[in-house]
Amino acid sequence: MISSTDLIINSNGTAYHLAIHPDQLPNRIFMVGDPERVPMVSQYFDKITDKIHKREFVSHFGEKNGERIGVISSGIGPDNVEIVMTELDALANINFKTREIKSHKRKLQLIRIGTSGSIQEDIPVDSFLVSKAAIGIDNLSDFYDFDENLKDFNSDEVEVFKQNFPKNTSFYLSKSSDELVKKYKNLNFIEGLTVSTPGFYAPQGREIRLKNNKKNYLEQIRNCRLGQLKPSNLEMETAAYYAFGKLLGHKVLSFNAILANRVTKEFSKKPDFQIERLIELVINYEL
Ligand SMILES: O=P(O)(O)O[C@H]1O[C@H](CO)[C@@H](O)[C@H]1O
Ligand SMILES: O=c1cc[nH]c(=O)[nH]1
Repeated sequence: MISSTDLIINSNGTAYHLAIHPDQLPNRIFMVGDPERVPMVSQYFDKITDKIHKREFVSHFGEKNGERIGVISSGIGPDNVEIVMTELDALANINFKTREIKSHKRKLQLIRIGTSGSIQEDIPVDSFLVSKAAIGIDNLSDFYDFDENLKDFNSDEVEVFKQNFPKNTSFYLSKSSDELVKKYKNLNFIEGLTVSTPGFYAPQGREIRLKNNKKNYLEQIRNCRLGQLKPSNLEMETAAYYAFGKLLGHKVLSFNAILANRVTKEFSKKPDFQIERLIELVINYEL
């Protein structure tokens, strides 16, 4: 039995941060960072049945084409993904009354619709990219056994690849769901190796007043290769989503609207329109 301080359940039977009740959870959920993006997704539902809001976690559940689906905002960063993935999995796979793990596990389908910056000249602003795999340089791997995820990669290649990342930075690799990559193949998005960072400024090679203490950081990352894949874009959640998805048995795929190109130093002139387009393409795809 899982203790009441390990798995905190609110007095109305909902998960501590997400405030979702186990009975409300659909199998297919779109994940966004920005809470204001939630209604931009749920406007495409045929019917919205539940709206929940606690902190940065806004959830809308409903139906589209006869299927129960949902959209949840995570807020920014891998620490939030840790909370979201753990609570979603608990809602799916723990009996909230007995606090026991269920013997039959549910497999959720989680699809991130996010924004990102490209680190390759040939991945232009206003393009769309699907993350085939992701590199996490946040410190979640210091606490979870993400090494399991490395089994998806060639270990010799990983060792060489890792040398390109700053020495004292945490590092893990994780992969998208092959099944979901195949399913969304006809969108024909650029396929990439996403780098998920624990911050937006220095961890993404930006300098405002404070200087990055790692020299040639972006250049080094941009120029290395993992097999056929080259690091393509920077954002802040994908690696954690994929790592937890793999360990907890959920299928995850991350889509990115590329709003910045860090080589040409361009930023999209229509960022809101681009994320709206991406939402429409993804949600209307085969649903
Ligand atoms: O647009 P979202 O999904 O929030 O994603 C990206 O944008 C945020 C930073 O501006 C980070 O969360 C990053 O991952
Ligand atoms: O450069 C960018 C743009 C959007 N989101 C990010 O995390 N980075």
